[in-house]
Amino acid sequence: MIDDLEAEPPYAAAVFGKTLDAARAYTAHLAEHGETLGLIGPLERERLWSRHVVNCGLVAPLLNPGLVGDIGSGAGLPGLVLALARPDVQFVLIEPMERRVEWLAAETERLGLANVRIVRDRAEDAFLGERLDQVTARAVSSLSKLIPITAPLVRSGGEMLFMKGRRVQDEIDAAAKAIRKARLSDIRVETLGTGVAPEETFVFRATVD
Ligand SMILES: C[S@@+](CC[C@H](N)C(=O)[O-])C[C@H]1O[C@@H](n2cnc3c(N)ncnc32)[C@H](O)[C@@H]1O
Repeated sequence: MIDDLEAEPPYAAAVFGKTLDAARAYTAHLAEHGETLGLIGPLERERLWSRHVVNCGLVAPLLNPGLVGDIGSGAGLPGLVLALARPDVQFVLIEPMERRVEWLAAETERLGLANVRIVRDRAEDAFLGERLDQVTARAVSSLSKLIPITAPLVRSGGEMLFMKGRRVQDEIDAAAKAIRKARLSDIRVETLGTGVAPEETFVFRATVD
């Protein structure tokens, strides 16, 4: 029992459904070890459910069965959370830092996730052997940097789903050149969690040509 871990919010059950127990196991373990391993800051336990686990879980319904790559998974946000919420989807977590890769591998095993593969590399250097159907990322870099390094990993007709803050439209405007160069279409912002969670989650969504 971790004293400063945020209590599980009632809406977590609606977001995770049958996979709530797995989300609980992941959250408890991250609360226990995340700070020591340098995965989360000391204040994050107080908002671990609402700010991290649930808002990543809100992205799960946007995924299609197929191969999803999560860039810069870090503690497993959103990659591991999505993998536990969507056992019908295959995931490859792409993360360059050794310590984080070790955590991701150990957690994948501990949670018994058969749908996760981990690649230790930077997105721009990663060799996956197949193209992604969808790519996700959260708190990795601005859209103008993220789009060019991830577009080559995604198949034609595949999708980018990048979790962003409230100022997502400013980022989209600043990334106009990268968006043109990567030939993205159907660009939109999904607002998730309205009426469910107290804080909305924003996702930049685009199709790769
Ligand atoms: C601020 S952390 C965010 C981690 C996690 N996505 C989250 O939301 O908590 C950024 C992560 O991106 C990884 N990263 C940075 N540049 C990257 C790149 N070019 N390709 C893949 N991962 C990268 C870092 O190693 C780090 O784990």
